[in-house]
Amino acid sequence: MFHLGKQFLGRAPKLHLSASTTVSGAGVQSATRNLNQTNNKPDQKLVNHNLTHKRLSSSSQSSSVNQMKRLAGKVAVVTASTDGIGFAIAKRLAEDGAAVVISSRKQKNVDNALAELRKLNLNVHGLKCHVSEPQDRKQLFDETISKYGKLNILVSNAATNPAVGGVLDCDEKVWDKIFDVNVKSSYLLAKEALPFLRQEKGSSIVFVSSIAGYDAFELLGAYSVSKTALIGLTKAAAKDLAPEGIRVNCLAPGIIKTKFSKALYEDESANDAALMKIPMGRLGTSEEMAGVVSFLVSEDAAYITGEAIVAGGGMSARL
Ligand SMILES: NC(=O)c1ccc[n+]([C@@H]2O[C@H](COP(=O)([O-])OP(=O)(O)OC[C@H]3O[C@@H](n4cnc5c(N)ncnc54)[C@H](O)[C@@H]3O)[C@@H](O)[C@H]2O)c1
Repeated sequence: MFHLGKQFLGRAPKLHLSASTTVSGAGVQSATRNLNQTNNKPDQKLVNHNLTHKRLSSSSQSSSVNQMKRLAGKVAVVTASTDGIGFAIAKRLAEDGAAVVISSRKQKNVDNALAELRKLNLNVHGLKCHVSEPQDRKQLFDETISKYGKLNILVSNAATNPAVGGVLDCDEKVWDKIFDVNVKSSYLLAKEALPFLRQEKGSSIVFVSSIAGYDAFELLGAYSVSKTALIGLTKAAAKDLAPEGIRVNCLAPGIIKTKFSKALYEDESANDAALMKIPMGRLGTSEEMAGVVSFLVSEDAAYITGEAIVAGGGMSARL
């Protein structure tokens, strides 16, 4: 799991943090698939599932969900999406009408998340994907295309933080691991998704960065720098792809209540110290992050590309 470094906790004296961590990202090599080939034909029934579901069950869903469906007919891949922010993003995109492919390193977690999402009658598919594994990334996109016939949205949510410490204290192997998962996998995912995204109008990519990408957290030095790199990747790719109508944006969460940050809210003094840093006086929720991503990949954000949206309860106002 992903663990926050204790710099998140200000001066909280009693906090002990685990140093291992991981999050994901994915990509794929099978670039130029011909969607007109018989075996790759979109399963229109599946892609239209949410539209049909909307008509059949409008009375049983919340009014906000019924009003939205702004992603109906879209197909999305979200990495590291069986827990935390990634799971909330997958759920929200599916609630908003998309067919969503979820993934994680462990099949059991994928199965559990799929069961939870399907109970909500959401249109989801899932598979194991370690984002640093080329074969896993290939399988992720291959299955997406064979199941749904296309890809409109990529959300690269994967990241890892295997050690806490200052940036120049970072061991070379740890540095390589952080950059391999957080940055290189995101770059490869985008690169490998591109041939599919190019075939659809209004496609988009969202990288999940962090507010630490703007102002490095002392004890998450290398992790913070990797998140800065994602902001750079967002801007560079957005400029390259804008003429093709493909948008690239980035979410930069503040401190969000997930397993990653549980050291904060489980310890009262640490929690208090963290809250001191947040003008809104509370941690963010995964659902709030998901709402930003749903907006960014929707037509409502049609003129937004190359942006990093900070969702941090006002933390960036203090940078
Ligand atoms: N929680 C926060 O406060 C916070 C703040 C800023 C940014 N973020 C970013 O948000 C994203 C999600 O973090 P979270 O808080 O939900 O973490 P989390 O630890 O709750 O979730 C991590 C998920 O990633 C999966 N995963 C880990 N390594 C993987 C790999 N190599 N391949 C595939 N899947 C992998 C896990 O199975 C798990 O489902 C990350 O990019 C993180 O850097 C989180």
